[in-house]
Amino acid sequence: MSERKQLVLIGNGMAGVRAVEHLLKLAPDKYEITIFGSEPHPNYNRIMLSSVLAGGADMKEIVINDWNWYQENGIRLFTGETVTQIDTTGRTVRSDKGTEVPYDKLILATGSNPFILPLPGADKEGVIAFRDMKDCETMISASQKYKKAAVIGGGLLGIEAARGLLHLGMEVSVIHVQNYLMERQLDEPASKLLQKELEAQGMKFLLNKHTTSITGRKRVKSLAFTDGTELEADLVVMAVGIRPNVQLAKISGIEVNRGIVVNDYLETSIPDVYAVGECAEHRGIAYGLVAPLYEQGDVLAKQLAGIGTEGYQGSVTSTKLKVSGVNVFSAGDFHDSPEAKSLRLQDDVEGIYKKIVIKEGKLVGAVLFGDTSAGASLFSMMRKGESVEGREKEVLLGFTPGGAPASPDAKMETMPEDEIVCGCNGVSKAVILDAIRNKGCSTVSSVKACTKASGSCGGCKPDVESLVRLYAENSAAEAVREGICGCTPLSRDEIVAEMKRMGLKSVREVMNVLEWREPEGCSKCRPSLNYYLGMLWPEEYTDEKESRFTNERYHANIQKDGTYSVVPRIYGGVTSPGELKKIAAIAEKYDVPMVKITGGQRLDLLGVKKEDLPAMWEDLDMPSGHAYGKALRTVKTCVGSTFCRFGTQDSIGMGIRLEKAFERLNTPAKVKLAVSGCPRNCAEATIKDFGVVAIDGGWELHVGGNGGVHVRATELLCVVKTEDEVLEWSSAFLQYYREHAAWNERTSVWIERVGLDSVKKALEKREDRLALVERIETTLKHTTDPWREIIENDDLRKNFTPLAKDQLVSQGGSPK
Ligand SMILES: Cc1cc2nc3c(=O)[nH]c(=O)nc-3n(C[C@H](O)[C@H](O)[C@H](O)COP(=O)(O)OP(=O)(O)OC[C@H]3O[C@@H](n4cnc5c(N)ncnc54)[C@H](O)[C@@H]3O)c2cc1C
Ligand SMILES: NC(=O)c1ccc[n+]([C@@H]2O[C@H](COP(=O)([O-])OP(=O)(O)OC[C@H]3O[C@@H](n4cnc5c(N)ncnc54)[C@H](O)[C@@H]3O)[C@@H](O)[C@H]2O)c1
Ligand code: SF4
Ligand code: FES
Repeated sequence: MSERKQLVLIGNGMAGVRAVEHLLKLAPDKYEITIFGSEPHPNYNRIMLSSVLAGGADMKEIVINDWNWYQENGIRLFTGETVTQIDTTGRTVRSDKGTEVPYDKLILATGSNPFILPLPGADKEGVIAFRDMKDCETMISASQKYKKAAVIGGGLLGIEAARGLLHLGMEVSVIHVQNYLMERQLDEPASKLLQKELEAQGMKFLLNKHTTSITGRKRVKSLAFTDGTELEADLVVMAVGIRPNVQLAKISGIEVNRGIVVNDYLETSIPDVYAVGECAEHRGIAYGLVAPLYEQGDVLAKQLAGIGTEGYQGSVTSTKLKVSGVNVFSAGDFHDSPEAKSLRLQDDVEGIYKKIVIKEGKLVGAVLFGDTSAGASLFSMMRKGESVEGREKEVLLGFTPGGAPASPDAKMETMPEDEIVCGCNGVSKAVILDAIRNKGCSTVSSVKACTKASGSCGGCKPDVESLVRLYAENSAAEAVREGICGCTPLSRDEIVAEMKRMGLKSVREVMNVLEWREPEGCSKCRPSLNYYLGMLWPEEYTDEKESRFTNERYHANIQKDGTYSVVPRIYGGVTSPGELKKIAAIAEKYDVPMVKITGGQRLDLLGVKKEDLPAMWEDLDMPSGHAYGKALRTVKTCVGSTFCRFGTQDSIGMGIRLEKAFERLNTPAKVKLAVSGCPRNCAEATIKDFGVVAIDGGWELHVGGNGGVHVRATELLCVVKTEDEVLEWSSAFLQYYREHAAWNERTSVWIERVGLDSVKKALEKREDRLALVERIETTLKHTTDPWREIIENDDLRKNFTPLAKDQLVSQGGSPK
């Protein structure tokens, strides 16, 4: 036998096994290790149970260390065995199945028990907690038989359970004792936004409700509340908090309070007995999130390996709700207090709420809703205790030193290397860069295998993805070859085909059902999916604003200096003295620094302040020119037969007709049209996406041109005789392009890819053209003018108020 000491771990969960993994790296030969686990599984990622329920992962995928791992590391594993006795004098442990094992060192990592409200009827069939694989399986099988689910508790766990049950097709009500959800992590405004978003996903909420009993014969039938009301339910999930699992420690004479009391070295009151994870109480705190538990595990591993350590000092924690399509981040102490200064920002257009709390010049708490991209850097500032004095607003707005909000890649590029990217696993940017640069990692999964980053809650995956994109040499090529982006191996055509076949109708549903690798998607796939869904389901789909870029959210082009440009629609480029006078007066009224005639024959009012936009649109009383969108931009016309002596057809009339037909049309990429009155082609129609050139007795229709970076002349699609035919062909062409091009693919690139012949073939039969025309008309029927929508909606209008004192609210001090 070896000289190795006997190490026994009670609890085969996340914290205990993490400590063992780390110990094996530090001192692989020091111990013979035995692990007991009550559950019949190898160590798995409990966090991901929420994703299993919501269809984002299956049980096999969430195993952290499979059976082989134990074997390869010489670990004796007893699963399905609960340790019921510890003899701290004789130094042995004994399981419920009679297995007895001696120890030199013992770790208790028994986790927590879900709290079950002691209600009459709580023992009925169909009343469960949400803690382990078994609970998850029970919910999945209940959803196949039953319809109505009630979740008691509107905290992180309750909401994630409710989301999963919705995904499983159940009607879900969340019963919460407080008057707003997640009160431990959010303030009321953020919570209300969250509630609105979850209600839009189909969740129902009963707030301020106290359950008194659970009724039913054998199986639960309903819940009764103190106010006398009842709710029918075939399944009840209790998610009202957890309690450290201390029973075994207590009966073994180990000191317990709320948890098993440990010092900075994770030592309990009994020599050579340690506790780690949710069961442990350190400096009065029993944590319920993995990041601090992993920190504890790393300290314990050092301690057991005999490596000097400063000990565990306690943790500042942060949380993210893992519900697809909802971004919520919370960290530190976010409550208002007389000593603290809070700054808030609320933007209903983008669905964003941010709050930061500053005490003595330092960031002490943050709540983010909608845009959580700044979460990691705020959390890092908090952990470092960095002073934010004088730059509070920048911190709140997530602005870069240059003044612009950071894009996800820019944010990762400028992030200091010592900053933590993966909070769950404590992995810094430097460690990830090392994996990419020196260990051959070029995908998110290889970085995960190498560093563990993104392997727990998955919240940092977009950031890891950015780092891979920025620093791995072959990552971009891989993404293009594999799919529309790194989040899926599926191509554009496969995704659209699945959306049609399975009737998928929301971005979130697509990501769940098509098993997106990144639960939140990325800046490439989200807008693409948003476009494809709008194209496929024009009557039912509601455009997802958060999946669009800033210009399309504000319906104006943001300029270099942060101001906007306003281009009203001027059909065919034809205006009038009255209209010009009105525009001139408005330009003066709003101090517009420049009015410019664009290449597309429109008037561009440049340098408009964001807060002036709605009022200016109202004064203009003209539709949006969509100069900012992936949409029909302009139809440029020459004077044609109306005034020009060479003109053979009325190019202005034709142009105006086309512009009126297609205004507001969403397209994969911007679309520009032009109509020339004769082959002299003064409107430059042969470098447009769809160019119309008059000839004697008819019109030539040209497609696939581009006058931008890669100049491409159009190819001739066909020649027609009448204006009605021009409209029929242009409608059919544009709809065919909408249905077949990839998002962000200009007609010029698309035609190069698919070939003009295939387009001609698709449009040659009149019946096919008319079917396309019908579909484009349905789409156009459901479009509205975005400027008008904002003018008429006070809530949307509010979002254009300046980011100054009225949006940055402060308590106990004034914002700088
Ligand atoms: C659905 C869900 C989602 C979550 N999401 C997140 C998240 O997004 N982020 C986050 O940070 N945290 C999250 N958590 C919390 C996180 O999973 C826990 O903090 C973490 O798993 C605790 O690890 P632990 O090892 O202390 O306990 P556990 O993982 O519970 O492990 C304890 C193990 O010990 C076993 N055991 C207990 N007593 C005995 C005994 N006497 N003998 C043998 N075995 C025993 C138990 O059966 C269990 O398997 C989530 C939790 C759940 C349930
Ligand atoms: N994304 C994540 O980080 C995540 C996800 C799931 C779970 N977890 C962790 O798992 C643990 C358990 O989560 P949790 O949400 O159960 O705990 P919790 O204590 O955070 O929340 C419980 C909620 O239930 C409410 N509640 C209490 N009694 C109630 C009653 N009688 N009726 C209705 N509501 C009642 C409370 O007001 C509270 O909001 C926590 O440690 C949590 O941090 C984390
Ligand atoms: S394209 Fe022909 S009709 Fe039009 S302005 Fe030029 S010359 Fe005149
Ligand atoms: S932050 Fe949770 S896995 Fe990285």
